[in-house]
Amino acid sequence: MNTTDADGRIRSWTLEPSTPRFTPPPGAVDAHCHVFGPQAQFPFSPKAKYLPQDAGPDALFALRERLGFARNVIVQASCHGTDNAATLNGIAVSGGTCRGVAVVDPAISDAELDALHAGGIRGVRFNFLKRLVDDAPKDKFLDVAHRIARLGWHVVVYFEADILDEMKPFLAAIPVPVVIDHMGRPDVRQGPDGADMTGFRALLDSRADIWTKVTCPDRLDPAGPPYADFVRSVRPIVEAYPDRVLWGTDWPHPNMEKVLPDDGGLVDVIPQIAVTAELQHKLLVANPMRLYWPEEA
Ligand SMILES: O=C(O)/C=C(\CC(=O)C(=O)O)C(=O)O
Repeated sequence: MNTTDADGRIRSWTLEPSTPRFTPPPGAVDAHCHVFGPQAQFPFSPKAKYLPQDAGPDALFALRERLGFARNVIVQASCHGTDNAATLNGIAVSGGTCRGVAVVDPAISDAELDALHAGGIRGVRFNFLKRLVDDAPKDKFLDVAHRIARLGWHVVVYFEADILDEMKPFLAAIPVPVVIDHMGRPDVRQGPDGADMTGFRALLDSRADIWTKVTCPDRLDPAGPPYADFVRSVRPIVEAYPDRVLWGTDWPHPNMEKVLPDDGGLVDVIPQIAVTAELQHKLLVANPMRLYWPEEA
């Protein structure tokens, strides 16, 4: 399978996702996905750590249709740096069915933040993965977190389990709701009572407004489908914190080109981690609506 084109641009998503067996409830939100380009219109950042093929809004909406979702939250991916134009374009062409999370230069002005809000942005992302970003200045991020409070936004934080302890004072100081991407990337092979999951639960217990995305079995479970370790580790999180969990495809799965995830298969994990219709509705509809479309929730 060749996932690199003649220009060295990588495709990390399958062109043939299966149709899931699970039918999401009406109004379901894919609360973590990205758009890449199109590059001719929205060039990648000179600091990008990966160079993907185009994965624009049309492809995103076609996938959404196939998977049975109604809305998306587009999260600015590191390959676009702090220029949110591609994300804003995805939102703009969605007819109100997308909102977004931006990555901003800490020197951004209040007027620029207002423009992002008008464009459908409802949060900022702080990325701490060294393979994705050159630096993550906590003091400047905290300043941004204070400045977005007036807009009613939240902060999305992406880090891996090995730095959870050192992240705690920073996370505690954030004055707005906090969403942790992919549960802080635990080793799910340890199971629900292992050090990574119990450490993460302690973080969730530390304040009532820390949410998390119960996402990415493909990244977190090296055994692959049916992602049994992911399911047994994550189901207790959904059951213990049913009002603070979000779900997303993570399409177009940046950096996952070695084993392309099947998006339909990812959707079929949902009823295994959220086993009742009530939990599924909270995870896929009520929770993301509260965070991203509060005026409708
Ligand atoms: O899609 C994700 O959540 C994870 C990513 C990519 C990413 O976050 C980014 O490019 O900003 C990863 O682990 O490579």
